[in-house]
Amino acid sequence: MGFSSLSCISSNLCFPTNSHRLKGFNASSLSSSYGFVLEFDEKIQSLKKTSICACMAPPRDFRPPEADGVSPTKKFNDGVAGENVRSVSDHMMDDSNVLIECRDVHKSFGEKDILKGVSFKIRHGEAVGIIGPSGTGKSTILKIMAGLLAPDKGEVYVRGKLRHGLISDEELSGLRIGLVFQSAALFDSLTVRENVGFLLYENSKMPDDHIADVVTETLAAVGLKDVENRLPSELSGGMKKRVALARSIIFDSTKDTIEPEVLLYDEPTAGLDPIASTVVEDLIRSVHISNDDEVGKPGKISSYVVVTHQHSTIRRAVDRILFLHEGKVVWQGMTDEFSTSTTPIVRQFASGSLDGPIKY
Ligand SMILES: Nc1ncnc2c1ncn2[C@@H]1O[C@H](COP(=O)(O)OP(=O)(O)OP(=O)(O)O)[C@@H](O)[C@H]1O
Repeated sequence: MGFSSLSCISSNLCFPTNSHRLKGFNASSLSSSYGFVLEFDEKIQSLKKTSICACMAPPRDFRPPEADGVSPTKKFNDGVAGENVRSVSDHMMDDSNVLIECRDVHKSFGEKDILKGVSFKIRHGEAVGIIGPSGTGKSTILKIMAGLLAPDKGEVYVRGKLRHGLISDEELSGLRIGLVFQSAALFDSLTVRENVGFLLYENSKMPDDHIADVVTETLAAVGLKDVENRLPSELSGGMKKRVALARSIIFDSTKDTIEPEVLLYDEPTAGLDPIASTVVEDLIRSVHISNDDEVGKPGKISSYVVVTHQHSTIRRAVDRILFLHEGKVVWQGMTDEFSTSTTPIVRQFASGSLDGPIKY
């Protein structure tokens, strides 16, 4: 299984690993829990590309949904998607702000039809949660959005441009997309500094001491200090998730253009105690453009999507929710509407009841 041409880690997805500055790096340094990262690598290693990063300034007239004084709740109805979904009317939202759109996406694995026509838009400035029962395809749709999996049918548009298949050179689309894996996916044999700065060590011309400074600054942004020389095995689960978050938000500060970035988090608080979950939820918020990070600097992430089962994460870290069930978006609405919705499937999921449309 090759790691020579491309590797996938928790951030910025794919990048060449031919020019290792990090001598300690090798694929086997990934712990066994990162199997699916390796699986992806195998699937996409034939791709040749130098970087998925591309630059395009955010729309000049961009304002987050809340910024115009109109409650986001008023903009999105309590629509039920899929067969019963009322999609958000285009005239209610400016489509020039759409960063990622999934349109009628289908995906099967063997005989199993997992996604059966999923459609939604992620706009600049949004904080969106994807929820739904286990095995309903939440991680699958994240991977499709990230360009690590191709839909069997339907389309993914990135800043209005149709993505063909997987990530590839011709679709540099004006958007960086980072995927933060549930496992944190740190390289066991590399220090925290090397893990966080991995992309820059491997993919930029920045001198090592400059990278070290940027790493320290980025770690501070997620509330970590004096951990640069530690190995992942010397960190708690919550710290590992913070390191993974730092790795996903680091960027080449020598570039002129700030690249809009969408982060896709796959169950970022799974396995954490309630307080550690709150810390991670607040960090996810803090790196978003509408907030300030841990050291008071403006967040850089344009939009993010969180797949989660945790109610605290739904309440604390996202503004809008897409509810996926049996391969379709069956409900979407704002977070406050989720807790008050009378839609049976939402009530069942919110209460954890065994009675309702979801059968186990
Ligand atoms: N590469 C793959 N090959 C075969 N089946 C797959 C693959 N990836 C996902 N699946 C299957 O697709 C279904 C959906 O998986 P997915 O991980 O997207 O669900 P999920 O909603 O994120 O689940 P959970 O909440 O339990 O994490 C599952 O039945 C899973 O086993």
